[in-house]
Amino acid sequence: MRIGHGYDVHPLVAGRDLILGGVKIPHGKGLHGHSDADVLIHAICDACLGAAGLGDIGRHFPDTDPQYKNIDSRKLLRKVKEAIAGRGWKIANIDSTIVAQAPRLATHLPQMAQNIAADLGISLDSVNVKATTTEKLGFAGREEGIAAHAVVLLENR
Ligand SMILES: Nc1ccn([C@@H]2O[C@H](COP(=O)(O)O)[C@@H](O)[C@H]2O)c(=O)n1
Ligand SMILES: C[C@@]1(CO)OP(=O)(O)OP(=O)(O)OC[C@H]1O
Repeated sequence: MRIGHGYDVHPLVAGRDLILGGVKIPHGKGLHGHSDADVLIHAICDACLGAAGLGDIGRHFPDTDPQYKNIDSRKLLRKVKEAIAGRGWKIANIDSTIVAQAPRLATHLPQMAQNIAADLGISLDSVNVKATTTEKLGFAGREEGIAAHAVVLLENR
């Protein structure tokens, strides 16, 4: 068994869609990034790569590479799944937290978990997605950006 941790942050800006866990969420602003900036998926990718000892998302998908411009991060997650499977690992479970003052995310969390479970080929009850505000403190509290944390446990295939 191996454990991994992932953390990511993207700034909130006007003129971008807000995509979290592969769900497009109505909001006045979206996350800025080279890809679709899906901060939750990025944190999960990093947790998986970390657990497998495979570095991080930027090493596998450089933000200088035009092929990843505005890419759907779910495609990156599916590539990460193949990379860890190639090392003989499968995912036992994932826990994750999105840190966002706004918008309210509770009604979208089940669909995010479904997307992630589908991309990783694991059961829905192996994926947990939570959300928290920071009670208006810090960059997330000022709605300047959104962060996500993830931990993943890998087991032998
Ligand atoms: N953007 C968010 C943040 C949180 N929630 C839900 O609110 C509940 C409590 O949040 P705290 O900030 O007090 O920890 C919790 O159930 C979160 O899922 C949300 O829907 N959207
Ligand atoms: C995903 C990648 C690649 O498009 O770009 P960003 O969307 O900027 O995201 P980041 O969290 O900085 O992770 C690594 C990148 O290389």
